[in-house]
Amino acid sequence: MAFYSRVSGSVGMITLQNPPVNALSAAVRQGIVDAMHRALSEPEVKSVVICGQNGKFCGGADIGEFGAKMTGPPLVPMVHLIEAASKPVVAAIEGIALGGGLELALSCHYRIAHSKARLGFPEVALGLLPGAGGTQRLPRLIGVPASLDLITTGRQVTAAEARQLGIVDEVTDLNAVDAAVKFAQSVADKSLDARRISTYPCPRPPDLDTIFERAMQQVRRSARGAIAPGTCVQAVHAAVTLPYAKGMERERELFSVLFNSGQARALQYYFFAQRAVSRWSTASGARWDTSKPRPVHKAAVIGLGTMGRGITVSLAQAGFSVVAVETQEKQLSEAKQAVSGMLERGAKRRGVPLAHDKIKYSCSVQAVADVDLVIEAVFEDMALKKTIFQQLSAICKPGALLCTNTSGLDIDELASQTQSPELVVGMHFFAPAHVMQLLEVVYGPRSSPEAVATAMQMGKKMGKVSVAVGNCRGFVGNRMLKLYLEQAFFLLEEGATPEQVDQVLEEFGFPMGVFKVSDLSGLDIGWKVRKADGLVSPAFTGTSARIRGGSRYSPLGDLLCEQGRFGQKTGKGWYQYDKPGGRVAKPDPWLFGFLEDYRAQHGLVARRIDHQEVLERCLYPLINEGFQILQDGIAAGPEDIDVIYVLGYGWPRHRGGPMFYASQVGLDKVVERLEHYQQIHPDVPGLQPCRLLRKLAAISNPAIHKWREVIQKPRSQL
Ligand SMILES: CCCCCC/C=C/CC(=O)SCCNC(=O)CCNC(=O)[C@H](O)C(C)(C)COP(=O)(O)OP(=O)(O)OC[C@H]1O[C@@H](n2cnc3c(N)ncnc32)[C@H](O)[C@@H]1OP(=O)(O)O
Repeated sequence: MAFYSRVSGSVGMITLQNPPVNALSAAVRQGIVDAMHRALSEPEVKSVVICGQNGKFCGGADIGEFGAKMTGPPLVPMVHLIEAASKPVVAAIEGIALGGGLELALSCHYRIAHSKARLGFPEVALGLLPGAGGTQRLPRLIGVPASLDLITTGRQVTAAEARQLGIVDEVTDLNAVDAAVKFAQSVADKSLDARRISTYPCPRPPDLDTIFERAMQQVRRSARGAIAPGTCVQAVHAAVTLPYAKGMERERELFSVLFNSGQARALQYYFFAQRAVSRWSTASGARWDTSKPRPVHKAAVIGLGTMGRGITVSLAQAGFSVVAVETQEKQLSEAKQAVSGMLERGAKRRGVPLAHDKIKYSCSVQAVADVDLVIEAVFEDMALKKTIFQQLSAICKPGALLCTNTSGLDIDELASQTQSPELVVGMHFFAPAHVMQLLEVVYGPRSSPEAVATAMQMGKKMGKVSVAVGNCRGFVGNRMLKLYLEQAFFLLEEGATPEQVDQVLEEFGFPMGVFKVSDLSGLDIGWKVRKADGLVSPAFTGTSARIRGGSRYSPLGDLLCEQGRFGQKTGKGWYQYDKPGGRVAKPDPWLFGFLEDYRAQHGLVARRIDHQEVLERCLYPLINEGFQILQDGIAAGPEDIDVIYVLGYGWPRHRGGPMFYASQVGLDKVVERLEHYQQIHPDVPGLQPCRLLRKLAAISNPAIHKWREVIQKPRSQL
């Protein structure tokens, strides 16, 4: 709701009251309209201030209302009522003025902001455009180039930048509401003729066409198939080319296209999914709201390879004291140099003080004796990790959390090396660890709720989105990825090329196709794991070359590694590069010949594979594995899987994540296509739709937020 009061005798005050962010729900809009009428009708009131309760002006339209039938007064007439008011209206902006909140402020005649406030139009990230006059008023106020920047990127600006751009009239370090009241009194008798932004002419820079062409090119490059950014450009174009009323009509049309699109639904689902994962629960019933994290002040990182260095940087930047351990002097000094460089670049980019003095380097694992938490980040070698966990268990102080950055090994096997298995969890970072936002927090059957809560909170402090997942081979992300990679290899065996597969996946919205990613991360990594799993051996020849454990297997990746083709680092992989370390992937004629020989050797006949098959074969088995993961209780809900895929694996956010995508495609259709491919490839178990997927498909595709009701929870293990 919105609360009306009178202050200093002559100022009508409208306070938005809708915690936590004063979103413009139906009740708030109704409250604003009622309060405005009251302020305008009271003769003693000479001016009006609009502010938000609890130091937050307004977080915009209530996103939770988007799926439901619209009730209450619409936003557009509401902002017109404010702008047309005969008494000056001043917005007192504290905390945030975002989306519809900023549109509300732009309909006021004056804006006073607190110096810590942030302003912006984040709608594009929800698949929308500012639909309450934002695309028409902002260009009239601050010009076209700055408006295009803010509206197409969703970038939020500080109060100081907003002042510089001309969005706000005054910035104060003091109480912004008090300042707005004083200001409102001072302008009570002033004419409002020059204060209604909708009446301003929109500035027309001479190079207007070039500005819009460039803006369109820019959004096409960065949007990867998302439609909102380009539509935002079109709406701003209307502000320059049409009178205000016509521009508003155009804004409404374009808004409606976006609002009804699958992309907007996906992005809004994702908005809530990313927040939902912090309310974690485990298969055994431990929960975020009943588990207390332990205090962590000092942490250690064991192993300063690429991952360990990134984790060290992340910890130091988050303000933790860090002990960084590498056994050899030479590697330690190389790591120290690399970490210093990363910290310097980070400090420069973020405008924050350097965090060098937070880190102590040591060649001795004994240096971790007094830390509260250790993150082991050595090679994916179970024997080595076991030894380290035995050492840590003996050296660390009682109560210290022992974490591993393994990307898929058994957490419980490591826990069993320690005296306190309940204090062992996985903290699976994604490379580069100081950049990537995702953290999989992996709990084993013996991890205590307190240990999970501590790792989740550590992730948050490091600026990560942490997702709690159960212990299984590959956890959530890599377990599903295995199916995706497998199908990509099979497609090559059957006649596709890496370029074809990658193109289909990039058109879908992945920043890079599967083969380009494989070249980037290094083919040797998977090869080592497969060797350790006993999947690579000269014994597999002839008819057994393409079978493991009775199922189809493609040795293509292994064969490339045997040729020394590890990807970008060796200048050759699925593609060729101009030099080792080169970045630009070019098709490699050698590979085509190699694939032809391989097919001939194994009696495979290449066929034409169309776009639909590439997409379905790569995505549906991955999705099916996601359902299996839900069925097994490894992930608590589809949101967890979707957040992992969007933040860790480049799944296009405007498609919501694999589970949301499946719900949009239709679960019955996913089942039908999997069955179709399974008939053709009966030796591929990943194509067999799992029980939960079949069950959900059979109850006519329930909305994704209903899936949890159908998922049966496994029995408690804690
Ligand atoms: C038919 C409708 C026609 C409408 C026409 C006009 C269209 C207008 C378009 C809009 O205004 S769209 C909304 C634009 N605003 C945003 O996108 C803001 C989104 N929110 C944020 O960026 C952040 O939440 C925040 C406001 C910066 C606060 O961040 P913080 O890290 O402090 O907290 P969170 O955990 O993110 O959020 C707390 C809590 O609040 C919920 N929430 C936030 N914003 C909204 C919102 N606009 N509507 C509804 N709920 C919101 C969020 O989900 C969290 O809830 P939880 O239950 O605690 O997880």
